Amino acid sequence: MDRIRIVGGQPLNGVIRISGAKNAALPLMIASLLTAETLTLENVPNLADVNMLLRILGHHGVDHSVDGRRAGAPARASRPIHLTAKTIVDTTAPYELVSKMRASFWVLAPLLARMGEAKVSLPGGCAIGTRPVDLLIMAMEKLGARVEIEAGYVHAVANKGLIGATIEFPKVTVGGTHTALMAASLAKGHSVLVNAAREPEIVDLADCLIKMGAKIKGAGQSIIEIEGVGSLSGTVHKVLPDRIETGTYAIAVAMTGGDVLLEGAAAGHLQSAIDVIEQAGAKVSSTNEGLRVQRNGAGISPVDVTTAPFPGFPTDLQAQFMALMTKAKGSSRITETIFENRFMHVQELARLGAHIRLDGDMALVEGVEELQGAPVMATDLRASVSLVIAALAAQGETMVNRVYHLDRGFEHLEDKLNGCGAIIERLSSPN
Ligand SMILES: CC(=O)N[C@H]1[C@@H](OP(=O)(O)OP(=O)(O)OC[C@H]2O[C@@H](n3ccc(=O)[nH]c3=O)[C@H](O)[C@@H]2O)O[C@H](CO)[C@@H](O)[C@@H]1O
Ligand SMILES: C=C(OP(=O)(O)O)C(=O)O
Repeated sequence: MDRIRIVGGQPLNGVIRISGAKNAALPLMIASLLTAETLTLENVPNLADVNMLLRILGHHGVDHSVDGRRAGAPARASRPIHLTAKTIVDTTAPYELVSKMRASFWVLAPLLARMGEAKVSLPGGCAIGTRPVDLLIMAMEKLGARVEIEAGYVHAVANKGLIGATIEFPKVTVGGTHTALMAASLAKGHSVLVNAAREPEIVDLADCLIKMGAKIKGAGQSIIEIEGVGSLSGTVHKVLPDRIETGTYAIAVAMTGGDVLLEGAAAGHLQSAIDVIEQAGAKVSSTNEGLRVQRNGAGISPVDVTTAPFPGFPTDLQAQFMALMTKAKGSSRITETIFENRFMHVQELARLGAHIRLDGDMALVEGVEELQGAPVMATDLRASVSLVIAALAAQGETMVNRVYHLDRGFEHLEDKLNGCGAIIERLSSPN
């Protein structure tokens, strides 16, 4: 199993190219199931989750090719992928595949909309919470599907096709909005999504669906209207830059000090995070090339943060921001409102000398003068990178174990940080 060794204490200086967003690429790839024509996605990050989803889509009959890649050659970063679901060969997504990646559950919607039936394994919980799918099922039922849970599988049937409807989400759900968008695009008639998620990744999916021929209005707002169409076509779409990767490196620079250009980053997608990173003491400015983050001299100020759906502070940056607060000059409160168990990083940050007390959905972080390197263990994707951020500013050596979590969502992490002066290396071992 690979490990990452970091020797802390170096400021970050240089340029980091921001990759395509994992959380946009995944639903966009799943949207390929909606059409028999080829969907070409540009700027797809080369990540474990993307490669796993290619396998899952392949199981349903999606052929894929990756530009410029010869057999046996290593995969390149952010490359175009062509996906063609000419014939759907299987409408069942088995446990062995879905259990490896939660977002793969979303294949339920396009399979149901195009084939009138889908059987998808329940994804189960994960390290950050129970993560039910009741609202995704509710959305499919509103669109006329008959849904039953049988032996751990969600079996949805709509023999005569889906029918447009009003779907009111009692809670904002990104996955619920993605799946409702895909299904309603091929339903008969008019649909309205009320209390829809407003994340930039929703807008990216809607933009792509519109290019494929869907009729969608209002993506990015709480109410989305969709007029169903009979079929969708192929298109070419570029995945938007990863706002969570952007925020992560911005927080890393705030932590270590230095001056880094996050090339290709889109400031508008993470204004709430930029605001708190600035309050913490870093300077963030938009340039023609991306986002420039600087912190020279001044210490880190404590800032209270509460996670919320977009445009609020993203839960996917909570762990990274907590890492920054461990070295603040004072105490801060970090409240997690999206997932009930997203504090697994607390005990690992404590190994590095952080002082954090948990009280329900709130973490009270008392900033310390110095962190000390130590062996730590990654528990989920964003928790892992929070340990990397803390380690970059800790004295001495940190060894991050179980880095396969990192590989799910951060493309070329070591290379990007190394290029800015960090001492970080991957130690590979055969098992
Ligand atoms: C691949 C991807 O894009 N993943 C993101 C997506 O996950 P995901 O789409 O799974 O997250 P949701 O927005 O659906 O979850 C938000 C909240 O709603 C709850 N809920 C959700 C669905 C449901 O049927 N019932 C229900 O109760 C969840 O448990 C959670 O408490 O949005 C999350 C919230 O921004 C991010 O942290 C994840 O990185
Ligand atoms: C929680 C995340 O992803 P997923 O929804 O795929 O588990 C994440 O990207 O931080």
